[in-house]
Amino acid sequence: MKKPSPDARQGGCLFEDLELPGLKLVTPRKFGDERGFFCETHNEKTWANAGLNFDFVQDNHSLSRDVGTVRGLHFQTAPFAQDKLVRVISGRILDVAVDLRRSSPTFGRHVVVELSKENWRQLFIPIGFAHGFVTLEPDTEVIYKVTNFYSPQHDCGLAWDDPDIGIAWPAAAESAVLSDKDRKWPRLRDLTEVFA
Ligand SMILES: Cc1cn([C@H]2C[C@H](O)[C@@H](COP(=O)(O)OP(=O)(O)O[C@H]3O[C@@H](C)C(=O)[C@@H](O)[C@H]3O)O2)c(=O)[nH]c1=O
Repeated sequence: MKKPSPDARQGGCLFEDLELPGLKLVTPRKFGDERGFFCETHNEKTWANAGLNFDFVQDNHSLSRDVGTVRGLHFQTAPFAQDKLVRVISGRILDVAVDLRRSSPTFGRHVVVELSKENWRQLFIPIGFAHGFVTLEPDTEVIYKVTNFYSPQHDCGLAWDDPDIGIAWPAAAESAVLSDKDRKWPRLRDLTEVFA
């Protein structure tokens, strides 16, 4: 991970660049007290001050019961492509983003980040990436904001275990719990739907 620039902290929220351009690790400030904690999990003004202007229009919440549940790798195509802001409120995941921007010097490369209730990190994934995760704890709940509405006709994916991408999935994913849809996505080399 790149060292955060001195102005990376806005309103108590830490924004860190990851090695693939556009991906950000965001750690909002938590105010703990005897009752528990308070946290602004997203603040449009704080984000704008950090140079990030995105209109999130839908909030999603998923529960995965079993360790080793894999969801992904997903993306929606234009005009329904989505930026995503992902976090975990219960349990732990390895979150993965794969660069599908054909013109990008990092096309086909990926980043893996652990997100958990404990580390309170969020991963911001811009349009142009496929996204997926594996759960590392039972009953893991993932919440994420997206900047475009769900459109089943624009729902696309990439094989989670494509050897050309080479994601180092943990042992938990060896007997991955997958949806039928996620067993059938093409490999990167056969993918026709990529981003410019
Ligand atoms: C994603 C989505 C699904 N659904 C419905 C469709 C389906 O009946 C049911 C389950 O959908 P899925 O199997 O696609 O859910 P899931 O596999 O959890 O899909 C999600 O995976 C992660 C990795 C992402 O990045 C998300 O953008 C999304 O694609 O929920 C919606 O109504 N709205 C939505 O935004």
